[in-house]
Amino acid sequence: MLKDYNKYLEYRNGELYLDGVSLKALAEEFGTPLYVYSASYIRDRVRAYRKAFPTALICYAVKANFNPQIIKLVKEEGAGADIVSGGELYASLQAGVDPKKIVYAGVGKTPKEIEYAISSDILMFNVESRMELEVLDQIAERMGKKVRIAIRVNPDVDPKTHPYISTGMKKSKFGVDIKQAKEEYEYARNLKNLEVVGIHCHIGSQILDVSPYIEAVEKIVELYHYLIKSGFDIRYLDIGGGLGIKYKPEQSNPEPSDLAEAISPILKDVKAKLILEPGRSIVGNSGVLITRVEFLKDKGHKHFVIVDAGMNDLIRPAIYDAYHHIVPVEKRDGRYIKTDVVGPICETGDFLALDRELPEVGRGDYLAVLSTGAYGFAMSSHYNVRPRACELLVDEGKYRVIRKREDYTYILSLNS
Ligand SMILES: Cc1ncc(COP(=O)(O)O)c(C=O)c1O
Ligand SMILES: N[C@@H](CCCC[NH3+])C(=O)O
Repeated sequence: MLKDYNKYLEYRNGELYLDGVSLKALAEEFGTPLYVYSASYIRDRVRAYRKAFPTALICYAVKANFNPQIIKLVKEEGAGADIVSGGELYASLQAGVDPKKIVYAGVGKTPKEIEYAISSDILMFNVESRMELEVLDQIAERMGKKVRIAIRVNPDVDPKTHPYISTGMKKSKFGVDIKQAKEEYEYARNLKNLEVVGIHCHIGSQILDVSPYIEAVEKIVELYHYLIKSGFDIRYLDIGGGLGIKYKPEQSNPEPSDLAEAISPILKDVKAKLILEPGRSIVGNSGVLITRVEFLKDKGHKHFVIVDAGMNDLIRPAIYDAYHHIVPVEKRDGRYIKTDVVGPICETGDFLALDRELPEVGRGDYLAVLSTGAYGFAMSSHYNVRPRACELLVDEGKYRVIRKREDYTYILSLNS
């Protein structure tokens, strides 16, 4: 069953290994909380995308996990980057991503970020509003540059995911309404410092069923044909990311080939280059968060396992009520208990699991929180002045630190 999350995750003689490395040994050497990612898994996922979409550009969504060593790994498999901030552009360039493979979305790009991306000569801006078109045009003029753009179109499709991570519905802040798209394209065509080269859309995240993609791509392709007929040179069709992953035991990891199969017939007359922006489906199940059991508490009606990882390390359960599967690092054959797994933070929302059936564990045991390679460390914080976790990359029996554990001095270093 663990193999369905990640084929490199397995028990060997009762001890959990990831990509050939003992997680107990890593926890003892580097301490906890500890994020560990499998390089083999990440490579496999990029390859699966490239195989399913052989002529497409895969722009890894850096927001899922911005560690430059992870971006570098993905880049070495031929991927570019999808960014949403100047910081993500910096991380991508640090990792050696070719700027000609970088696309930049986001509703609130600042002038400084826009200038940075223009001077880096990225592939294209995915523009999200009329005002952004105007500002981009003005900045490009001042810099004496012509800027390639796509307009992010909001197709009003329900991705059937958590409302906080649905981005392609009418009421969401993202993109321009599909009904206004033709008008916005005409407007952009008249701005002399912009070159309209693409269409962008991204309907949401953790999408397990491919049918919303079919609906969105049909709408986008209709717009594409209209724009081509109207004389636009649309060279890129960027359909965003969002493919989901297995979090719960009863779910499965959808494959990029499932997506390809579903949308290829709709794309058959499209000459533009396809761009995809997967994040979670590349790194999500590469990673585990290792945490140590500090205390057990039995309140009679309720049992608690108190661990050293909190909502500052993994915020997904608190903000999306997200399920993350948890297994002991050393296999237990004893009885199961029903328990909450909670962190040390001063918030009732500080939990990793509620009412979970877990093998009975004791103080000092290690637990592995699965499916934490995406939006785990990337969303972590210093809340309660807690140093952020160490990150390790494991690769066929070898391991290395890709981010050191923080300490108190580091956290307070910018305070005066
Ligand atoms: C514009 C854009 N592209 C790509 C992604 C990546 O999404 P995911 O990690 O779900 O593949 C996101 C996040 O939802 C996004 O906002
Ligand atoms: N942070 C979200 C995904 C957001 C995707 C970005 N648009 C999650 O953990 O599921």
